[in-house]
Amino acid sequence: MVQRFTGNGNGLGPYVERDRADWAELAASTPLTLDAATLEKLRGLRDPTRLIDVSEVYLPLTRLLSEYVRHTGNLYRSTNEFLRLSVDRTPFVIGVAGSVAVGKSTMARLLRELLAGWPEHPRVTLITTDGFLLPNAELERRGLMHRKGFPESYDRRELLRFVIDVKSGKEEVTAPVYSHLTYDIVPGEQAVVRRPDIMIIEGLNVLQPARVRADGTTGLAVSDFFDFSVYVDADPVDIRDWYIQRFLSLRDTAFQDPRSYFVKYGKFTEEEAIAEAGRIWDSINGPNLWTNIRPTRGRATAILRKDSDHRVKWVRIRKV
Ligand SMILES: Nc1ncnc2c1ncn2[C@@H]1O[C@H](COP(=O)(O)OP(=O)(O)O)[C@@H](O)[C@H]1O
Ligand SMILES: CC(C)(COP(=O)(O)O)[C@@H](O)C(=O)NCCC(=O)O
Repeated sequence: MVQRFTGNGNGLGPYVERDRADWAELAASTPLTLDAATLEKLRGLRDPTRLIDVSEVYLPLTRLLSEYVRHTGNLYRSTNEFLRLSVDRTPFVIGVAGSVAVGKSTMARLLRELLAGWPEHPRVTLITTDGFLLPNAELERRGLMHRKGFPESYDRRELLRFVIDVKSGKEEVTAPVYSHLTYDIVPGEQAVVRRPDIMIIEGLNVLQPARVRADGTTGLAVSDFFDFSVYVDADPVDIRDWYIQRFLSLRDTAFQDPRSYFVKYGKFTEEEAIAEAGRIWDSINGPNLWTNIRPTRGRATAILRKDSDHRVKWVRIRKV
């Protein structure tokens, strides 16, 4: 088995890296509970994830996660007992981070499905951070319409409050809802979270560290409440290409809907659409990846690195 350690050459770094074949072996005897029709429903637009990818990449990840869930649950239980708190369970929180168009949603939905299929049938909730984007009217007021997805375009205080409320066992916690179609927060709509066993929280910036306040102190960040985190990684050149290809598919589908914020792109020729998607990438999503998202990669418990064909080619786990 090829085992490469990263951080330094002597095997003592904080990470262990496994190439795909070695990673797959870790769950070689685990049966796959997901079928092709379910996978089809969970896959994002143009995401080519296949059942073999689920077996070889996701099953070992969920096996590792089951160790984390079991041991973390025991730790919370004994901590609560020691503190004489009457909390019956603390939700296990998983963060899923990575660039726009890297395939986070497919990964998060697959994780939700596989974890919910465990024999003990945990209740798994998936929340995306786009619900915590400031509404367009507020972004416009703050001059941030061209910074959508940057840390400052979110209501970070509300997102933090939400995660703390869920984690501390509040009976019912609500989150706002975002629509990709209208490109804005949906007025009056809410996602309701009721004491799940596991919550997956997916978004560009979930691994951001806490901000330093004017007085030099730091507050808390949502990632302080993660029990496990995954960073979906790929070459930025490939991600840009995936973004453009997805934009072309959206031109033929979602952008044809008269309610779409991007309805004007529905009439673009292929050449115009490629140029426009490239422009959006180069002015918003690319700079956000370099400045804010990619620098958080090393904070993840697991990094899943995709090749240009979307297949995960190696996995890096923080072992200490
Ligand atoms: N303009 C859009 N209209 C409709 N759906 C979109 C649009 N942009 C992105 N999506 C969908 O929203 C989801 C999240 O996309 P994104 O934030 O780029 O993350 P990722 O590709 O990593 O899952 C994807 O399933 C994508 O297909
Ligand atoms: C909605 C998003 C900011 C992603 O939000 P997330 O759920 O990751 O917090 C992103 O998909 C987006 O729409 N970015 C704006 C630039 C663009 O239209 O591509």
